[in-house]
Amino acid sequence: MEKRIAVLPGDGIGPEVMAGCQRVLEAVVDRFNHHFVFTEGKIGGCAIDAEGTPLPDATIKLCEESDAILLGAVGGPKWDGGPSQLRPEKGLLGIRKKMGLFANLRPVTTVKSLIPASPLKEHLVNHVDLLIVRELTGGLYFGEPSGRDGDAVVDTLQYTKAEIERIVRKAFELAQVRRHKLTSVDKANVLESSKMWREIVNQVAPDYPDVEVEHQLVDSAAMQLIRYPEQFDVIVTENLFGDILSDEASMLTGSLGMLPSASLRSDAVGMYEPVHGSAPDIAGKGIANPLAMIMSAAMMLRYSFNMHKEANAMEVAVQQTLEEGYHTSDLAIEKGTVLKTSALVDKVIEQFSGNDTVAGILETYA
Ligand SMILES: NC(=O)C1=CN([C@@H]2O[C@H](COP(=O)(O)OP(=O)(O)OC[C@H]3O[C@@H](n4cnc5c(N)ncnc54)[C@H](O)[C@@H]3O)[C@@H](O)[C@H]2O)C=CC1
Ligand SMILES: CC(C)CC(=O)C(=O)O
Ligand SMILES: [Mg+2]
Repeated sequence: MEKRIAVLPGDGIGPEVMAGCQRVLEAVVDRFNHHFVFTEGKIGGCAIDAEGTPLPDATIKLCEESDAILLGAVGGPKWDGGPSQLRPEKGLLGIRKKMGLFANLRPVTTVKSLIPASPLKEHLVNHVDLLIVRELTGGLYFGEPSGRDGDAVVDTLQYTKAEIERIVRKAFELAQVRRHKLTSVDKANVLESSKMWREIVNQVAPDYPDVEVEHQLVDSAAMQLIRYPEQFDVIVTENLFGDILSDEASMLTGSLGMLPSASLRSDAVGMYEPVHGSAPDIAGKGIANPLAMIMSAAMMLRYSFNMHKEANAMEVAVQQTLEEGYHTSDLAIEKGTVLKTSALVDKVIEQFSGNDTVAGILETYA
């Protein structure tokens, strides 16, 4: 099956993790006779340098003409302090908005061999498998007015009922195919936007009678994520809260380099991006963890292309690699082996021929 994939590596470690991800994807599609056409575009700081804008028209066109988008990360100190329209992050926010990608799915799943790598290991009584559903195209990051007037500064938090309802319904639907529990996170004791958010959750809940609903205030939810993360199945929340809570939740797995994401709308087109940023502190050293990017590509196979066996094979390959003790230096595995980015990617690709479980998935469905 032919698929057109827009590849936006971005800045910092973005190109490093993207290169590894593409190698794994090529290994997968070889086995299944798919035909993926990768076309590269610029976004973020590299686009500012080359084109004078963080989101060139050519990149928008490429994304609009593609079946799915892979994005690495944007930003870095080189572009800090510039005018707000010339910040790399504007390119990322811009493409999310332009493509209408309102639902950002951020799964947080612990791998057994990595639990000792988590700073929170003492609290991880059981395996954690939760999904943060973050609203991605509204809220504080997009509200107008936003800017400075002398010593005064303003940012605006704005949502419409329709924007809240569509993300809440998406989260209910996801809870229906998981463990049937939805935690809505807000700040309804203070914010008008959160009061409306909570009302809408309660209004639509009767349409999903098989889903148990609870509300948590965001400050307490941040604490509960560390105290007792196993209580969560699906968490739904607005843009800023979801951004912060997902970085926090990544530490349950041991590293920010472990969290993938899918940014979706109502059709099959999606953008797939790791939760982490451009990590300027390690960029260029060849040590970035590529697994969040690789698992984001697995989400692309699942959500945009309906290729569930292929996605399973990728995820199993990642898990087996970690179970065998191979990892990058952001993680720790007892008696494990620290590898650089490209060597870890090699180990993941080896799983496609060498590992019984992955080979089994491939044989069964090839
Ligand atoms: N989606 C995106 O493109 C995002 C971009 N950013 C941008 O990235 C730049 C750096 O932001 P930070 O706050 O430092 O966040 P960051 O996520 O880039 O890095 C935070 C920490 O996690 C580590 N880390 C992140 N990803 C890793 C990986 N794959 N492997 C190993 N270690 C990893 C970094 O080395 C750093 O110590 C900023 O310009 C920021 O605006 C930040 C978050 C998301
Ligand atoms: C530009 C930022 C909103 C990127 C980020 O931190 C994220 O989406 O997680
Ligand atoms: Mg973030």
